[in-house]
Amino acid sequence: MGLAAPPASSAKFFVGGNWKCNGTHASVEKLVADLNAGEVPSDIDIVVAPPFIYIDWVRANIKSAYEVAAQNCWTKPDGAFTGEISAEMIKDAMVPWVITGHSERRLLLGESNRTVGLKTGHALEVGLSVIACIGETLEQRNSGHLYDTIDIQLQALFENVQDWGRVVLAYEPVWAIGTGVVASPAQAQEVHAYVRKVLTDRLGKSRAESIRIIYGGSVTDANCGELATQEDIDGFLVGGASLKAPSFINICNARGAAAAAAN
Ligand SMILES: O=C(CO)COP(=O)(O)O
Repeated sequence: MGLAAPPASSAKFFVGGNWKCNGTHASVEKLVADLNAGEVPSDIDIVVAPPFIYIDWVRANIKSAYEVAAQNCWTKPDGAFTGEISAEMIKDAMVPWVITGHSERRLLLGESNRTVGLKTGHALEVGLSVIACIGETLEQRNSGHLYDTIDIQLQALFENVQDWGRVVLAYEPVWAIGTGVVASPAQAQEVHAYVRKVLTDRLGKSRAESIRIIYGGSVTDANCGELATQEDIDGFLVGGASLKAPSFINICNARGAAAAAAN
């Protein structure tokens, strides 16, 4: 019995691998070699985000099926900001993508919605494409604040983003990140549909339909198939499973595999 047929979404499927603060020279070389040896679809976008220190090496050595992202950037071009990396530097390093607003930066490093909005707007102005992350904590969800949390996070983006054509929105419920507790396909779809509606109300239907809304939080090659068939899930942002090339490659093939299983 096959899975339900994937929706005819106009948006190109997108899979991101967020390596977070993991790796050594040796493990990064092995991961890149294994990714390079794998077969991934050519009709989707695949982006890996190594730690800054390895980013230049990865960009130079990974095959062209994979693009590269930074995991963070600063709000200003340069100056006395010890430890920060600017969007200009990321562009100068020929890295086309950056992740903004990851919950680990929001919660562990105190990044506010305003800061995330400013970073996102600045990175876009510099010419980067952005994977902007949103998502609620378990406490916010359980206390009835899921949708106002999402609204506030999106509002900070609306205030700073002029060109949504280079934004991928990642819905990452905090309770699902690194916990092994993946959102059910219905739970994820419900929030993605809500985000799509907010985008439609603000930007119009055709623009809203072209923006990828991807899901992140304990995605594995075992659970990605059904998630990939949900109408408003346009891809994934993968943490732990992106460090294992076979799993990540399977996730990159999720939508195609689901389509094949449905036929
Ligand atoms: O935070 C994530 C991706 O940005 C998700 O992490 P995990 O896949 O390890 O839960």
